[in-house]
Amino acid sequence: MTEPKIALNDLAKAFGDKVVLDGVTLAVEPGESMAIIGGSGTGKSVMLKCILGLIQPDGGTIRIDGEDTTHLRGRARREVQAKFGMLFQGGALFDSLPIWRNVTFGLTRGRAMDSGRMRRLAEENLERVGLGADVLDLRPSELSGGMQKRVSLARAIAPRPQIIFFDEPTTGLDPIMADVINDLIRSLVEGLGVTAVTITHDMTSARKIAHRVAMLYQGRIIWHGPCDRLYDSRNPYVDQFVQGRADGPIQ
Ligand SMILES: Nc1ncnc2c1ncn2[C@@H]1O[C@H](COP(=O)(O)OP(=O)(O)OP(=O)(O)O)[C@@H](O)[C@H]1O
Repeated sequence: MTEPKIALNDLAKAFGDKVVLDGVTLAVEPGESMAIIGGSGTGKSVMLKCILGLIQPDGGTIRIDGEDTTHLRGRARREVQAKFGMLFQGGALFDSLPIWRNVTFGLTRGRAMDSGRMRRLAEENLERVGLGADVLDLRPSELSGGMQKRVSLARAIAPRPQIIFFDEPTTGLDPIMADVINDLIRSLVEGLGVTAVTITHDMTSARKIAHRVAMLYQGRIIWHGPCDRLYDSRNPYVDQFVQGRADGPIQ
């Protein structure tokens, strides 16, 4: 049996007396695309930050490729982080930098690198997300929201991470642009063979991007299954959430 790419076991995190994660157990297989759904404030971002090593959990373990990374620090932490790519909500592009420098930001990490080579790398990665060389020297503010999202995607894939995290990738986009981004994410994940974890409130996006969906509720994964079961989960919490109903067990 292959090792899961990401394995969370009984992960716990509280802030003061507010319990956010209360025993999260979840495995994401290599090459799998997993969507995490759940209401606002249920701890999706906290879970992601624990995996990224930005928040220390109070209990439980996180394994990446079988390695226990829960309490890594320093160089060992940075080595694990090098496996990760991230598409932030809102893109998080630097408006003071031209697009090509934004795309290669994760590769240079502020170091001086051969700019001709970096521009070529930026161009290659922009091409993967359907943008041409004409945007290389523009600033992010000169692009539409959908194009900025593509640039952020190009930046996330440029270092060829093994695992990519997408935080609300379609928020703020119109439905057509959201669909374009969903298709792009799906084809990038499949084309590059990466493992993907997407946090989303958008059920259309979850079904399009993911192979499997997991729902977080009251600090635990209360359901996970293939995305074609999302509307046929027989779980009253999942049902209420995906139908967006006010009445039901979630109050
Ligand atoms: N650093 C922190 N200190 C204190 N409380 C925190 C901290 N980070 C998160 N929380 C709390 O943990 C809870 C879960 O937050 P989190 O951001 O993970 O929710 P979420 O499921 O991602 O929500 P949303 O869908 O709205 O983004 C919230 O009540 C939040 O206030």
